[in-house]
Amino acid sequence: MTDPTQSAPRAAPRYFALIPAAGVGARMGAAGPKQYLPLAGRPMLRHTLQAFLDSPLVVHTYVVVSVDDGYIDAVVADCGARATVLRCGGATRMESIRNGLRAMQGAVAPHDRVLVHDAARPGLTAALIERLVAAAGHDPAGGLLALRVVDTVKSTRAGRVETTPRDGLWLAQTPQMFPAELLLRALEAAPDPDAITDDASAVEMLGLSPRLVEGHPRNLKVTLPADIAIAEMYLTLDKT
Ligand SMILES: Nc1ccn([C@@H]2O[C@H](COP(=O)(O)OP(=O)(O)OP(=O)(O)O)[C@@H](O)[C@H]2O)c(=O)n1
Ligand SMILES: C[C@](O)(CO)[C@H](O)COP(=O)(O)O
Repeated sequence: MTDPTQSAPRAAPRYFALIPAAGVGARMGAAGPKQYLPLAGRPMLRHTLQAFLDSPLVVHTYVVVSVDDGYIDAVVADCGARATVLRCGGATRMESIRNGLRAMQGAVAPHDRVLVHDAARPGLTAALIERLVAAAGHDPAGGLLALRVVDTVKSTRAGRVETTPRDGLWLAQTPQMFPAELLLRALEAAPDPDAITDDASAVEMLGLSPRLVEGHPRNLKVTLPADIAIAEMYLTLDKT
């Protein structure tokens, strides 16, 4: 006789990727959206996608693009059945992510994990994905790749230059990984979701502390023109 007080063991979570790729790249100042700029012979977003295609842990990848995106079809043409394009990008990164999560709800169970990763971080690797999943894949508060601050930190907010103690400071990267139900609930509960700059902020507002997992400088966010050469260096080194 089974003990009715014991709930049935929950199936192990599956891991899905959600890549917000509906930005315009204003700070890059390129002719088109930065996520399609060529890096080491391929569009930036194709490199980002490849990290998830290379990871045996990730069952499917969803890419959120703007409704009128004219580039994505060529980028995913050789990705096979493991990538799905969602033409539901919004006016902000958070809106794009919320729209994507809603579109994924039929395919993703509440306890499955969603790894949200910027299209603009093409240096991600399957090994870094596996590092994050190994460290935080079962953590109910989720986790994210991040880098410890090693430089001295200055602040000019008060109209004067002040030094901020760097002990305990990290620079958040992505993927940021959470149970699907928690992430959507956190984003929908955030008082001003379009004012927050990463998904972990919304989860922290619920009183949870996502686990910080050591990332890598190669996983930089390509934001300014000077970032292109750095990203391209890492991607070119991968070919050697
Ligand atoms: N409305 C938006 C804005 C951003 N993003 C995505 O969020 C990621 C990180 O955002 P960011 O680096 O700021 O990209 P952009 O918003 O394109 O850059 P900028 O702020 O310079 O315009 C990028 O992959 C971008 O495509 C998105 O999906 N939808
Ligand atoms: C999510 C993020 O990459 C973590 O560092 C960052 O907050 C994105 O900022 P952006 O201004 O939307 O690029």
